[in-house]
Amino acid sequence: MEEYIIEILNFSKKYKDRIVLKDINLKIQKGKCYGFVGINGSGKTILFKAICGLINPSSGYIKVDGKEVGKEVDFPENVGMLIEEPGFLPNYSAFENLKFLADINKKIGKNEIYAALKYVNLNPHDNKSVKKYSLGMKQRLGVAQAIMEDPDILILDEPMNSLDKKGVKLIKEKLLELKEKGKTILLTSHIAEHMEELCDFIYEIDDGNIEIME
Ligand SMILES: Nc1ncnc2c1ncn2[C@@H]1O[C@H](COP(=O)(O)OP(=O)(O)OP(=O)(O)O)[C@@H](O)[C@H]1O
Repeated sequence: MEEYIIEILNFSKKYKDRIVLKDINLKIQKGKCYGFVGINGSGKTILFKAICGLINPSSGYIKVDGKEVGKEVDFPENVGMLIEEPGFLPNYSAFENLKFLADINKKIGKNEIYAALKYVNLNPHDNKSVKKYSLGMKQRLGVAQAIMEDPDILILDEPMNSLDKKGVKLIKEKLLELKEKGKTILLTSHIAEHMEELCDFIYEIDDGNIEIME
């Protein structure tokens, strides 16, 4: 029997009189990579935020690991996310930023943070403040923050944004490695080639509806 780690059931999201997502139904299998494409403003980020418990549905519901988000659990456990530009503290180093976030859940310590920074090719001992980081370095730091607690589900909105060729290659390799390890990955990208290389399934969001792309 297939195991669904995320279930989206009759999910709709409205803002005033604008329906962003209409009656979406989608079941996500464990250990697969799902890509979401759609024009700017089609609702990809809204869908990701709803899965992470950052916004409530107007109707319908989302279950992560069998638990309804917003009812049985506020923020699903075991989810690492990179949604929009992460708000790092500009005057602190990469390590200090991740330590600050890690102290919220208290799941990991110094060594796991060092390992996450190394994983995305950032120097864990770099004392430079994050405000001096390039866009690409900040993006890598965002990916490090998403993976540092070794979550089973990764929700990554444009993880390859602002990365140079080498950075894109690195993140792609890491995502494939994480998939090999059984992680479930949901991601968006405006670059079709990235999606084809990484994803088992690609869905298009258009006019509030979601459809699998052949
Ligand atoms: N808080 C909000 N209030 C009202 N409308 C919102 C709010 N948040 C998002 N929207 C609207 O919902 C729609 C979907 O936005 P969303 O950010 O999910 O798009 P997206 O597909 O991620 O776009 P992009 O490719 O540009 O990242 C947009 O029309 C946006 O204006």
